[in-house]
Formats: sequence, C-alpha cells, structure tokens
Amino acid sequence: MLFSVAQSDTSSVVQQRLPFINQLPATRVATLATTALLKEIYLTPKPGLVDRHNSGAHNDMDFQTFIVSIQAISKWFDNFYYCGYLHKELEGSSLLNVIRPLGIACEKAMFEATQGINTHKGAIFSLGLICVALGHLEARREQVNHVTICNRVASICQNILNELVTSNRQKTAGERLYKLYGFTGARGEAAAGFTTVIQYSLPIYIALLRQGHSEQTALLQALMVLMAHNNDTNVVARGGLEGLIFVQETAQKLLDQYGLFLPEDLTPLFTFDQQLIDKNLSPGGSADLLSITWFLAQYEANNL
Ligand SMILES: CC(C)(COP(=O)(O)OP(=O)(O)OC[C@H]1O[C@@H](n2cnc3c(N)ncnc32)[C@H](O[C@H]2O[C@H](COP(=O)(O)OP(=O)(O)OP(=O)(O)O)[C@@H](O)[C@H]2O)[C@@H]1O)[C@@H](O)C(=O)NCCC(=O)NCCS
Ligand SMILES: Nc1ncnc2[nH]cnc12
Repeated sequence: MLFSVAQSDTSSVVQQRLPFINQLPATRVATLATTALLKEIYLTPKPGLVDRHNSGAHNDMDFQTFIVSIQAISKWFDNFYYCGYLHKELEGSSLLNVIRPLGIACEKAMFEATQGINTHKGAIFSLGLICVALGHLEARREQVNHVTICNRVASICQNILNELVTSNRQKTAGERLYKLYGFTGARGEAAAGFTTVIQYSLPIYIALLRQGHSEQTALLQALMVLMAHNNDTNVVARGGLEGLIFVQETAQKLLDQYGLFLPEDLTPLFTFDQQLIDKNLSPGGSADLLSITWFLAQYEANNL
C-alpha cells in the first residue's frame, strides 16, 4: 500500500455501516486506484493542468498539493471496494445511496488535507465508483473486464441525472452548468458508463502500448484525445462554451497535425499548456478520465 491513513480517519458513516472495515486488508484495487492518480499527476506536460513542470492554470494548487491529497484519499478506495463487495445483494441504483455518504466523507478528508482546495473531487467520484463496481462484480463472481466494470458504474448511476433535472439549487459548477448549457459533467460520464473513455482514450492507450510506445507517450495521446472529445465542466466553468470549443478544437488540430507526441519533441504540448494558462482554462475532468483510462487498462493487464 502506497500510503497508510490513520484508522480514525475513516468516517462515522463507515464505522456505522461497516464497523470492521478498517480491519480488512488493503486491496489491490485500492493500490491500483492510488497508482492511477499518481500516474496522472506525474505525467508531464499536461496542457492547463498541474504536473511536474508547472501548476497549469491553477494558482491555488501545485504538484505537492496533489500528492498530499492522494495520501489522504488513498485508503478510501479500499472502503469503496469493500462497500460494493459487502452489499452484493443490492442492485445498481440502491448502491449509490449507500456509497454517496462514503464519497462525501472522502471528499472531506481531501479538503482537510489540502486546506480546502479541490484537487480530486471528480476523481473520488469516478474512481470511487469504479472501486465499488469492482467489489460488487467480484463478490457476485461475475465476469470482470472494462466493459462490465463500466456497465456496473452506469447501473449504479442510472438515476443520478435526476438530481440535476429536479434540483433548483445551483450550489456547484456542475449543477450551474447543467441549468445553463445542459452539460451533465462527471455524473453524465458515469451514468453513461464512461463512454468517452471506452470509445476514445482506452483504445488509443492500449493500441500505442501494444505498438511498443512508452507509457508516457500512450498517456499523453490519451489525454489529448480526451481533451478533444470530453465536455469538461471545469473548462466550461472557467471559460464558457468558447473556452470548451477552444480546448476541443486545439487538441484535435494538434492530433491531426502531429499525430503522436514523442519525448524528443513535446513543444506543441508546452505551447498548448501556455495558451491554456493565458486563457485560465484547466481540463480537470479529462485528467480524471485519464486516471480511469490507466486504471482500466492496468486492471485488465493484471487480471486477464
Ligand atoms: C457527483 C459529484 C462529484 C458532482 O459534483 P459537481 O456538481 O461539482 O459536478 P461536476 O462539475 O460535473 O464534476 C465535479 C468534478 O468532476 C470532474 N469533471 C468535470 N467534468 C467532467 C467530465 N465531463 N467527465 C468526468 N469528470 C469530470 C472535475 O473534477 C476534476 O477537476 C477538479 C480540479 O479542477 P479545478 O478547476 O481546480 O476545479 P475547481 O476547484 O472546482 O474550480 P476552480 O475554483 O479552481 O476554478 C477536481 O475535482 C478534479 O477531480 C469536476 O470538478 C458530487 O455531487 C458528489 O456526489 N460528490 C460526492 C462523492 C460521491 O458521490 N462518491 C460516490 C462514489 S464513491
Ligand atoms: N493534474 C491536475 N491538474 C488540475 N486539475 C486536476 N484534476 C485532476 N488532476 C488534475
């Protein structure tokens, strides 16, 4: 296990529902989820995002903020997995009501560790759902692959968009942008079974690895493909529709013009990074989907 978290860090929610959960062994799934977040933050250069080169379009967080955040939330991925595993009798949408308090408690641990900075709110939601789905599938001894994992996430989130449709509150960016433009953000991606990952980033990532390219090259290509296709509410929150169109069209133009972004010449990505910094645009949602991409590819490589 990369990080250990004091047992007292788990919330009362977990203690009430699963009092023995902290005595359960760390899972390989949680280690994989933690590694997926580390792979993402270490990848450099990521246009507009925090990486080892700079903080992208962020003046409130840096590389170390993400490391501290990952340390704080790492243990929670075990809790998500066991929650899915120990509630195998529940069907899809009933699971969401059980795990949501866990996710909110994990968000709290993140905010405490980062002094209130939102580093991984979306990642906790998306990767947390993946861990719940894996626990649920494994407990039921169902087939496990990237398709069944994402289908189980879609089943868990089958009613989640209702909260956007019926809610009058616009407390978060996601809720506000749904009312303004109809974007469903992280909720929509999960309810659709991470189709942006399944259709775009995962196939490209796996194909490049099979061709012998480095993990960095495969991850950079996957990120650019995600930025070209993902309706990232982080980008819209900062730059409106104009900002989203700029990110998607520029990413696609670079993919068309350069094909691959190889270590010997990453200039186009550094230039794109500076453009997004100048425009205060950050594709945080695509960064999360990149972690999901790496996780699904690695899980299958380890287990099939
Ligand atoms: C379901 C919730 C998580 C939804 O929260 P919210 O109402 O805020 O909805 P969204 O805005 O749609 O999404 C929240 C975060 O999800 C990421 N995201 C955005 N678009 C997409 C997309 N199309 N696909 C996938 N993921 C997406 C994104 O998160 C990442 O970016 C954040 C960091 O970037 P930054 O720009 O700094 O963000 P801010 O600080 O907010 O902006 P600034 O002030 O700096 O300008 C970081 O979170 C990354 O992860 C979106 O931010 C929520 O309602 C919920 O239920 N939470 C509880 C958890 C839970 O339910 N868990 C259960 C499963 S275990
Ligand atoms: N590296 C990163 N920079 C900014 N926002 C993010 N959200 C997730 N990963 C991120």
